[in-house]
Amino acid sequence: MAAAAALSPLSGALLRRRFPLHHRRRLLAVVAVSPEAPAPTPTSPLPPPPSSPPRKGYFPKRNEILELTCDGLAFKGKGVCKVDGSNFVLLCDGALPGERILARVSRIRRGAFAEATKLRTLEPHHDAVDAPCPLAADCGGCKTQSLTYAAQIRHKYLQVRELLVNFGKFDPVELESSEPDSILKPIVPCDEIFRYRNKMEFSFGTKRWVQREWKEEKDEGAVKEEKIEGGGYSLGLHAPGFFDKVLHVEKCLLQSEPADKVLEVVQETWMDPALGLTPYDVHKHVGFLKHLMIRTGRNVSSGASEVMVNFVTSLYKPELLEPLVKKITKIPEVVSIMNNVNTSVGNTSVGEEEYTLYGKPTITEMLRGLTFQISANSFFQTNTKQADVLYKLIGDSAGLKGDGSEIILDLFCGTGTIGLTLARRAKHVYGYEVVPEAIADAQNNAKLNGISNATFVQGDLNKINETFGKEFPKPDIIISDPNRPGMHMKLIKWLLEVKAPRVVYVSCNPATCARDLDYLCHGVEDKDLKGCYKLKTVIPVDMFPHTPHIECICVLELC
Ligand SMILES: C[S@@+](CC[C@H](N)C(=O)[O-])C[C@H]1O[C@@H](n2cnc3c(N)ncnc32)[C@H](O)[C@@H]1O
Repeated sequence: MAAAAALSPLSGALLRRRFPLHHRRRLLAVVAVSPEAPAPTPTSPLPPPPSSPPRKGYFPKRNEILELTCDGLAFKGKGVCKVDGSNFVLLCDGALPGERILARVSRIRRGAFAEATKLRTLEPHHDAVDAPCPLAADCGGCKTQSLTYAAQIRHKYLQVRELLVNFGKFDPVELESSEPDSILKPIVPCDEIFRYRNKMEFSFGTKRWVQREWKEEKDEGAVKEEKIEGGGYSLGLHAPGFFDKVLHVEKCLLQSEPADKVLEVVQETWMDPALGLTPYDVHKHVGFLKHLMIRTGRNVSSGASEVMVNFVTSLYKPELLEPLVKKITKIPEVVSIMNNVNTSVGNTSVGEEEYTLYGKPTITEMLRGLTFQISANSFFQTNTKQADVLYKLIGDSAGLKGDGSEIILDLFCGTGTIGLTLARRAKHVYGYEVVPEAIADAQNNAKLNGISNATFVQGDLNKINETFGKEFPKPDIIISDPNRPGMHMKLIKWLLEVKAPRVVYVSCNPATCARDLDYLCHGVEDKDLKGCYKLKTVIPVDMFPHTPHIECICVLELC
């Protein structure tokens, strides 16, 4: 069961609550898939195996050094690895499909599977490439940068297929029958695989986490961790699994070039002792600088990039930020510098108070011909260009007649972007979302674009009761775009009762997506609910190259 936790973004008790037993068992089966063709025969001699080859029924010991072959990727991007001659699964961060690695067993998970730490590559995958970012091997942000992009998206597609079969209980033959009848469509890749993110959030840290260095102890044939923690302040991304250690980042190939310029200027300046700037210490709860958020939007008249810089600090002391502000404003693309003051001991970037230090408090961006205003804390799709592709596909999947006669229900609407892009072809759009600020943004966005046939309502879709659905007409099309935990059983039950002719389920988590599709199509036996939908299409869309994330657009039609 624990292997299921590794595959899904949920873990432990949460996973047990969200996934019934039969689904957790199936998830284990997905972890064990082996979709990767074997790597070609090695051309260079390999070091001698650290121990004799394991037999069938083999069970690893903690700290054992093993040669492993990575078969595929689990949902969070961990490599699914096995030792030769055994089916025992070891999940290993940084292992790429097809790669042979030397690894040390770090954790045995209730006897079901183990976790291993990659020590080094013995034989790279035939799809391996040199990662352009020198930090790729250590930064949790880009786990698959050293795999060709073609291989990355092939693995994402395979993962969606395995989850739909093993977890959603869909027939693999039907899923992949020949075009145009196949349910599972080819994955839509990104045109731009670098500089695609419009928002990055860096953290200030008191502990600098340095790249791992490994020392080979030739006598023992073993490899030892030399050091993982360095001294000095840092500004960068959290080391995978650590909230208090920050990998120092000078440049990030995922953000825009102007955003990289901002990062460079801040890095050059903030550690100057004369400025008296200190990073916030998450253990002692002292220090000033918490996060640096950089967002890139577009001026809707000129099309030029516009950048917002947001300093999240523990106190309001603008005079301390002044030298940084002076330097950053020399970058022509910077049109906004904000200061969110977060006095809580928590590590979030949303402040209780927000101040404009320079320029305007919002930037703008365009999606599907509409203008959106983005403030420091508003949610906006992070890959603008691919969001345009995603929304076009969602629009096509909605299958609107275009005569303005249909009612659209946009569940988990965020700032209203999906509903608003469809509103001109619909009679009315009703959006539901739990975050009040997002609802306010959605209402502003409707006004900004002159859309009057959209109503946005704040509400928790996990807590709906029998009154839900009384305040709007029966929907013709339901768009549901939940976050990673997927839909609550109350909402599934409501969807099965209201029986909208078409549901477009947009998901960023193929595991919970496959579970919810199973419920909607095949019913929920222990709740005595009958499924009433047929799965028509699933389109995987890659929004985040080099990461394990994958978005899916699924179309369901009433049987
Ligand atoms: C994946 S985002 C989708 C946002 C939007 N559809 C878009 O494309 O920008 C999921 C949204 O669901 C909202 N959400 C999460 N849990 C919710 C709940 N229980 N009830 C209502 N909305 C919720 C989140 O705040 C977030 O805005």
